[in-house]
Amino acid sequence: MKFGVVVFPGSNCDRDMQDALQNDLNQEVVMLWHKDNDLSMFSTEDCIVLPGGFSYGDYLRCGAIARFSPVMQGVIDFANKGGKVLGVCNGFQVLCEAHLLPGALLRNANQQFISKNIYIKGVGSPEKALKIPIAHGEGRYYAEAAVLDELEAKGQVIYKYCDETGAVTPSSNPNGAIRNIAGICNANRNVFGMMPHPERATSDALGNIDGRIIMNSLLIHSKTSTARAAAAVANF
Ligand SMILES: NC(=O)CC[C@H](N)C(=O)O
Repeated sequence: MKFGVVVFPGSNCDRDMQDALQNDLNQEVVMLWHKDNDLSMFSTEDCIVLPGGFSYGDYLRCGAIARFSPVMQGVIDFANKGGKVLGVCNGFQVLCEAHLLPGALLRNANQQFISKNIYIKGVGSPEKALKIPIAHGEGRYYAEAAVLDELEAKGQVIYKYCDETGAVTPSSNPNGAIRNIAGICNANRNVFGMMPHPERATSDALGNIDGRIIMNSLLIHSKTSTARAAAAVANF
């Protein structure tokens, strides 16, 4: 499995993602510029990553301009063929703007940029609450009730904000995301987006390795088509 990490003008988590994948998870990584629209070097077993950042200065709405970068047509085609796509934070925003994932990321309920550690829990997973950093101004996931009901019924809500004990409560919701949603996947389970940053929590040097559980689940899912790992993330 090979990873392609897209760099948009204004990305700032692309190298963190590369470092986590290459050095902490021992994976092959190819860096892609947003003007690269040829993704033919990737098979559907590979994964394209849209990293966090402030693409195009967050003008208009976060991710709204990046969605029109030349690489995105390739990413959409790749996803439609069943290729795996991961979007973290700004990457999640781009995936929603590109309609590869349903819903939208709205301005945080408190109208402020929030940068801190929070806890998330894999929905239906026996794993402990994971401590993961967030750093965003527009992270409040929103979708209409009918869309949310379908996401929940089909197991597409992958992570919810919770407290340290794993309890999903209004007070453990950092940005006002509807139903505490922190990460979702598409109906085909090959496109996954989340607001928290697992790539900032994959090394002892960073003081937190909970992100490894999430990143590792991407690899486990790429190797076992049937097994659903404890830290189940989509169909990776
Ligand atoms: N860390 C990020 O990717 C931030 C995303 C976006 N710029 C926001 O503030 O919401």
